[in-house]
This record gives sequence, C-alpha cells and structure tokens, in this order.
Amino acid sequence: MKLLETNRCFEGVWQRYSHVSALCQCEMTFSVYLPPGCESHSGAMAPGDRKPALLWLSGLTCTDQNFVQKAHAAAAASAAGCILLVPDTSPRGLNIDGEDERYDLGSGAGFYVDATESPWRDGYQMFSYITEEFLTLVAEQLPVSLEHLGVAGHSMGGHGALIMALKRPDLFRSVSAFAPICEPSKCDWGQRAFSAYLGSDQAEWAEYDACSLIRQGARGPGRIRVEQGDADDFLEAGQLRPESLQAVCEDAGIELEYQLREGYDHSYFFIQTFIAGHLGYHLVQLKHPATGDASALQTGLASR
Ligand SMILES: N[C@@H](CCC(=O)N[C@@H](CS)C(=O)NCC(=O)O)C(=O)O
Repeated sequence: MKLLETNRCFEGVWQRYSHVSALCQCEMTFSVYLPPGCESHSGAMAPGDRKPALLWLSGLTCTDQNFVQKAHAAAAASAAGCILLVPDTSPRGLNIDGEDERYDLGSGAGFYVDATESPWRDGYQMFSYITEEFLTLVAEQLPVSLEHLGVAGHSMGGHGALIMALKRPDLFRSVSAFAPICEPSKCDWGQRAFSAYLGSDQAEWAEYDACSLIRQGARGPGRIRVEQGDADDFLEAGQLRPESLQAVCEDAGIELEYQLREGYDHSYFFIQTFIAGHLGYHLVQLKHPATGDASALQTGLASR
C-alpha cells in the first residue's frame, strides 16, 4: 500500500493510503487514525503491541475523507488508544455505464454488497472487499488487533455495519450505527441499489438486509447501539425504518440500545456530537487490555 498523506492529530496521526484492489478492480483509497505509540509500526508485531480498532463505514456520496474531516473522532481515539479504519464507499473509475449518474448508485454508493448482476459484478464487491481484502491488508501492515475489532457506520454505512456484524460475528465483536438504513429491501434507496446490484430475487436481497438477517436467525455480537436524530429528513421519508429493526430485535431477544436524539438531523454535526460515546461503547465490549477507562468515555461524552 502507498502512503499518500500524514497529518499529526492529537499526538497520533491521520494517514491516507491507496492500494490496488483485486476485488474492486481499481485503486482504492482509505484513511486510518493511529493513536500515539503506534505510528512507526510495520511488519511483524507481538500480539500485545496491537491496538483495538473501529472500522467506520460511511454513507452515500462519501469518500474516506468525510469521516476524517467532519466526525471529529481523533481526540477520543487518541485518548482511548484506538485505531480508526476508514475505507471508501465504492470502487471508482471502472468505466461502467451510469457509474457516475446518480448519487445513490455506482460511485459513492456501493451499499456494502457483493454485486451479482452485470455490469456491476466486476468490481462492486464491497462486502468481500472490506471483510477480506481490506482488513487482511491493514492487519498485515498496521498494528490492528483483529481480536479487538468493532464496526460502526452512518446511513448506508450504518446498514453496512449492521450486516457485517450480523454476517461476520467471528470478525466483529461490537457494532453501532448512526441513522442506519435498517431495512434496505423496503426503502427507495435500498430497492434501487439491490435491484441493480443483486437483481430481482428477494432471497438475494435478504442476505444483505439487517432485518431479514435477524429474522433468519443471525445474532451478530448480541448487542446493537443505534443513534438517530428525530429531525432527520430521511427518517421522515421512510428511508431508514428503525422501527423495523426495533421490532425484529425485540422478537429475537437482541439488546438494541436505540437513542432518539431531539433536534438532530442526518449530518456529520449529529455524528460529531455522539461519536466519542460510540467509541466508548465499542471499547467497553472489545476489552483490550491496554484500553483506559472506556466506560468513562462512553458515559461522559455519550450523554451530552
Ligand atoms: N442530499 C445528499 C444525500 C446524500 C447524503 O445525505 N449523504 C450522507 C450519507 S447518506 C452524507 O454523509 N453525506 C456527506 C456529508 O454530509 O459529508 C446529497 O445529495 O449529497
């Protein structure tokens, strides 16, 4: 992987890398935050040198940079000694017809699925890219402890976080989401993307729909935290459907911490208000021996 940029931040560093992805069939860019004490690591590392990490999945129209620039997550990650892993939201520049025509399909809108339909299936393999290629690469090159890995995301990325945790509980020990698309099979964004990427077979859609996965028996790490603003236009428009997630979690006995926040919208202002609390929530569950007082982070900043 090629280092593109390094910026010191709260005594750690934000770094931006690119690498050639076999699954996405293009050069992919991603960012990482390395807290103090792990900037210079590379190659073989003792297990004790590895840090807990949170994988962040962004929403429609985002690159890795939206979270880096707008979520204000570095202060909390620095204090807690947690790595942040921020991949892109789709392949780029594949020269697929219509790839850049809409904000909710193609570039910036990979929906974290492995496409089966032409022309998307060559490259739009975001589920496998993230869970296999990307995580293998960063665990080889950076001091990430794969035994202490959580996943979180926003909107389309919240959907990504939920399905990754539900489908790969062997990889992810904690999960949370901001304004996630909870039931993509039943909203306009999800129906458009799934039709294009997965075709018309609803059984294929169910494999990438958090509510369907839970109905089919998936349990993930056992607890889920969801933060939702009540002034979010996409909630009103029926794109997010948290009520469906609440219902299936209740039926399945999954503990869902659902926080409805008065006056907050869908933007990164909402995310930056509550991100430290989510980091604390993950670190409490990840139980890395070198983590400081994660519960203080969780309770102190989450409830602001
Ligand atoms: N109205 C937006 C819809 C897309 C949107 O709201 N994207 C959210 C995630 S679903 C986002 O994070 N946008 C980037 C940002 O706010 O920095 C647009 O057309 O760009």
